Amino acid sequence: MPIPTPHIEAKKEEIAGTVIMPGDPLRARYVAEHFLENAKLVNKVRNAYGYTGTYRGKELTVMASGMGMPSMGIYSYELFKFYDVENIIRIGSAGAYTDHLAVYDVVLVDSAWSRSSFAKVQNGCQDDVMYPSKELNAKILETAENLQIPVKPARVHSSDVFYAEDNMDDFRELYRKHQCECVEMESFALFHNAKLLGKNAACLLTISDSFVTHEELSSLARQESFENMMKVALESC
Ligand SMILES: O=P(O)(O)O[C@H]1O[C@H](CO)[C@@H](O)[C@H]1O
Ligand SMILES: O=c1cc[nH]c(=O)[nH]1
Repeated sequence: MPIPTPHIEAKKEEIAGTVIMPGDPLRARYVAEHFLENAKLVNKVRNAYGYTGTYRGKELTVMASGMGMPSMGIYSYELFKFYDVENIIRIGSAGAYTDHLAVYDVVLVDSAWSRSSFAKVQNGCQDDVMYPSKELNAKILETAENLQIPVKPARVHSSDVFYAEDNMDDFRELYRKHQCECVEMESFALFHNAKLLGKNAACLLTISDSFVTHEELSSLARQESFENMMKVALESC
């Protein structure tokens, strides 16, 4: 596939070897504007903003994945396969399935369970659990400890559906049967693509709402107020 790809217009040398990847394009812009030096907009196709700059002297890209596994599947595949990206760290929001997790808690995904057909359709893989890079997770945990930012390792439910009917899966069942402590919509596809292509992926999440307590953050807070997670991701690089 020649560069640019159908979804990324950046030149190859404009994408760094490590990409920080929120779902939300405006969260990508926030990270670039608040944390990167000399950030340059390198992708705006479909408004999936991507910026490359430096953080403490190291070149980094922050780019949006969009929402859901089809979208994450496209961006992570193109970045790994055609842009030679080695590491992707997703920084997302998640809904808590247990009262062990409260709004603003930061979770490090240690496994992603899903009913998604993504891996089956992509290469016939029947697994329903995907794993992040052990090395990246160890680095992230060490960094969080140094920064004294609490990070909770947990299994996540990667869901294809944000709005499910009440008679469908109950979140307590998903916790009890599959040990999923929170829900988001991309990690399973990201980890699958990383495994497929021999690359590294990890995922940090900030709890934005709770199925247990019904607390929830505004869209602006989901865009901008996840600074602990952002710092851990950036410092880990
Ligand atoms: O905040 P982001 O990274 O988009 O992650 C979560 O938020 C979106 C749903 O609101 C889904 O993409 C889900 O995974
Ligand atoms: O996918 C998501 C993300 C945040 N909160 C949810 O309930 N689901």
